[in-house]
Amino acid sequence: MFVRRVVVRSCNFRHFHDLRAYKEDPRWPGWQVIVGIETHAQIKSRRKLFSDSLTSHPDDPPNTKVSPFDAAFPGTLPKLNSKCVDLALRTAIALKCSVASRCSFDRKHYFYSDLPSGYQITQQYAPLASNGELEIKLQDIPSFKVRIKQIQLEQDTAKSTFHPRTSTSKIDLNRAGTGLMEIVSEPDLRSPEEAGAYVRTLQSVLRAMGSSDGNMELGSLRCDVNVSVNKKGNPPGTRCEIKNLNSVRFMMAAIIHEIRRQSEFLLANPGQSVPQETRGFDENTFETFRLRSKEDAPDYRYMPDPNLGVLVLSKARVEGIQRDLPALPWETRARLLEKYPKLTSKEKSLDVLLNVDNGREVGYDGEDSGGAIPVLTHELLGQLAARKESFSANPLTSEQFGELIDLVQNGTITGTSGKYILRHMLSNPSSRRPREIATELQLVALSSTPSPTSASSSSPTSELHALCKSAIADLPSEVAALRTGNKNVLNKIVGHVMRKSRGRADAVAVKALVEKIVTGE
Ligand SMILES: Nc1ncnc2c1ncn2[C@@H]1O[C@H](COP(=O)(O)OP(=O)(O)OP(=O)(O)O)[C@@H](O)[C@H]1O
Ligand SMILES: [Mg+2]
Ligand SMILES: [Mg+2]
Repeated sequence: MFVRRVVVRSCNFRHFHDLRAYKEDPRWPGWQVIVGIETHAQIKSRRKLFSDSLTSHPDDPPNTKVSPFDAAFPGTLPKLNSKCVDLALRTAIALKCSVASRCSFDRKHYFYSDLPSGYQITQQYAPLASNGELEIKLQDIPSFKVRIKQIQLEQDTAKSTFHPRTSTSKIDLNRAGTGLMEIVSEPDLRSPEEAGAYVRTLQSVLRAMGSSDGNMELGSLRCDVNVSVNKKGNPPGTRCEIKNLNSVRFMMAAIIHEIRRQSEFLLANPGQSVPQETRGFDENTFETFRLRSKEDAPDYRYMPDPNLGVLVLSKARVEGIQRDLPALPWETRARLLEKYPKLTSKEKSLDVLLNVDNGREVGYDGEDSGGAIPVLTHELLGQLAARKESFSANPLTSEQFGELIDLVQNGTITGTSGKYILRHMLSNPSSRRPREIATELQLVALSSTPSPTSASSSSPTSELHALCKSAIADLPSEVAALRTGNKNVLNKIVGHVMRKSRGRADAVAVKALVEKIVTGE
């Protein structure tokens, strides 16, 4: 027999003054919009939430990352993976939540082919963390705060794919049992743009914490969006929930469609409220459609999972995680701005830098921005656009990109070579270091100042010297003109050296060296 409990999970609208002020939106004059988002983020752990099976990548062959527990074999028992808990705790602390000292797990029952056991383990009654806050500060939108209602741990489902030709579905259990964090916002968002900005900021926090890839295209971040509209001065309307949105663009389109649909319904049916529904989003028509109404909402027969005890989260554990918390995106941003003040006017470069490799700490230590960062970030965006590849799918790690910036910044390679190596790395994704690639492609810059290690005849310094000397020998009339004080010919000689060096020489250094050799001879 199942224990039934009635839970009230509505949001607290009694504190009307708590609600953020509305601003009239010319797209829907007279209407006020409320949005709250439930985000499901896959936890980036090596193993699943309750089994020792490895977690999978969407490219893995089906049913290769499955343990008997994930397939719900009778007699198998869940064992909580503490790494997943630690990553969720990091997220909770980053989102300023209060962490529960004790939390527990419940079974949510429904019957669907992607759920082998017939129930999902989630945290219905006592979630891991609650009452947080996320401040959204993006360039294109005024800053605002969103309260985080709670973060709960739960299992992901398997994946079912329908094949219309044979009218069959195939089930892949690789994803079954992967840890998810459900991050529930309070209804604090007021427009599709704010919803988009919230999800993008949340993504950057998850990535910086290393707790989730937050990749909507690959399905490691999915959103359910709750939307209601009301006439100015009236209480909030009834929400409809649009399930499983897998891109920020679709999410914003779904909200816009819902606002139009709900406001049209209210106009056509005075005195009535919008029927509470769960809806889907059609990616072809950009419209939402009804999945089920409140009346046919499933009864999930929630019950505490008898196989999992209470999870006690000690103060020491939480404090330890807080102490070692990775830098938050805005902290990294502030650090970079302090280190590279020139980037203050180049916010776009900074965004690119922060988001290469899923927003991990940028791994370089150059002393001066010297222009390399804007040049290479601009080049990266340009090359990805030319290749029709998305930024989030770019194969560079932050260490690789940081090292490339360093190499250009400290003159090991020229800016031209930097761009060339960038293109090479995009075409040949690997974990190789840019320095190694530069050496292999013979792109190490020709330096004009001898270093103690460059005494041999093959050193870049002597090579640059040799190139200048051979240009001088090849262009006797230009050299003669230069000797008589005609500086205009200098550019021709420099151009000659630059061509011979295949982009490895620095024009300013060549100019100085040629002049020195010619006038010093
Ligand atoms: N009037 C409203 N308009 C828009 N959003 C709302 C409104 N009231 C509540 N919400 C939002 O709806 C979401 C409710 O999510 P929650 O997980 O608490 O419950 P649920 O959707 O009923 O459960 P489930 O997890 O099974 O989908 C929250 O993000 C909340 O901010
Ligand atoms: Mg929910
Ligand atoms: Mg919901």
